Amino acid sequence: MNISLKILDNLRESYGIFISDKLQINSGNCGRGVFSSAVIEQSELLISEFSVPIDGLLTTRKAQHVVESHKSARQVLREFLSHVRICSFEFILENFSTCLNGTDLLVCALYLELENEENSKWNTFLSSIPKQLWNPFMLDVKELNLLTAKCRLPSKCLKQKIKISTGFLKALGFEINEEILNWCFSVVLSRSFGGSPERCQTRNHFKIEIDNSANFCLCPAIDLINLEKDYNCEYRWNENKTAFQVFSRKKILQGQELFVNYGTAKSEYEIYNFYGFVLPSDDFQIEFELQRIRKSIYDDKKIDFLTSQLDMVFAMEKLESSDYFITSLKVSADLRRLANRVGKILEKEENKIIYQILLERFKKNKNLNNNLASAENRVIEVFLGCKASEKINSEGIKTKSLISFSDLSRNS
Ligand SMILES: C[S@@+](CC[C@H](N)C(=O)[O-])C[C@H]1O[C@@H](n2cnc3c(N)ncnc32)[C@H](O)[C@@H]1O
Repeated sequence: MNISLKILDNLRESYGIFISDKLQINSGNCGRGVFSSAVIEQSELLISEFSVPIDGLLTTRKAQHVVESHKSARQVLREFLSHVRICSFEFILENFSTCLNGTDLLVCALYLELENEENSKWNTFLSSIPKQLWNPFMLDVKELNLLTAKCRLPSKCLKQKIKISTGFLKALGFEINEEILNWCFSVVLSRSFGGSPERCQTRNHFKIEIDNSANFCLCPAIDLINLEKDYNCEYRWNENKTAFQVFSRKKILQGQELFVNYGTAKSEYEIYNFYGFVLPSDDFQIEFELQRIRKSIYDDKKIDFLTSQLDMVFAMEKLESSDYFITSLKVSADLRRLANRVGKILEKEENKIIYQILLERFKKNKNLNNNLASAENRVIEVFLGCKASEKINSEGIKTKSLISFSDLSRNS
């Protein structure tokens, strides 16, 4: 049996989840996702839990049981509950070993369940999750500082937040494997339903939430569906059946991927902070590209260089269209100066990214030029100091973005 079928089958079997036979797991543009293997009509019910509905959900309540079943956990928890209801972030950091909210409980429960390996009820679920997960909270401080405030601050908060689970598990006597704990935190951030761990900046978040609701939970199978703006499915919490269900919003053709919306109110920044990716759109692409750059290069010089590049890009945003020409010249001159200083350390791929970032900026400024091709030519001109048309004519459209620093320094 192929792996994808096995994952769904195991989930069905372990948690009594009903999953339509029309679904299968494949690799698509967003990594692994759920695809249709036959036509799905509008409003078809695709995933629902009929038999033991709530059994398949790892809720905060169940996470609490997992945590509390550990010897000494009760005492550690009780200690905190006896004297704190709401507390400041600083307090939590000082007393983190005893303060757990829904997110922390889930993180700790996952960590403990991983220790149990095959004996864990959640083993099938945990095995269905990719081994490698990435979220911005994993960036180190230097890297985080490369991000703009909107990205940086939530990530920094989340980075602090994980210290709470770390402290608690340490208090239980565990030696923490940071990689595994980061994985657990990533799972909760990117795969939990209904909660709002992202609001960790607010004080209210630290109200103890050891509740019995099922609306903040991890949900096997449904969490395999990727996000797209133009989503074709939606999930609903069925109060009567106390079950999560997935319905198609429109007809889905055979072979098409299923998409949901992870929360209509989520901003691009929240998506980035929680799920570790951005939808290819607008300004946010810049942050994303910066991450890609960061992943491929890593030394101070390069980061300084890129940071100053991005600063220039951001500065451009504030300029009026009349400044366009001057700005582009300035950027061009600065780029060349920087290129000379830094030398040829950057690879072509990174130049391409910088070029694309700038190009997006140029394109976005509609007042400047409604003709995108011409805006693009302008970027090439500014970058290469040569006639864009020559470049395009002789090398074709694809080579336009392959700018090398040898080009830049030659023209400086
Ligand atoms: C709830 S899981 C979805 C299933 C996941 N792709 C998997 O293999 O298990 C959320 C994660 O899927 C990925 N993802 C979902 N939608 C995406 C998209 N539109 N583009 C890129 N990655 C996406 C991100 O890594 C995100 O953190």
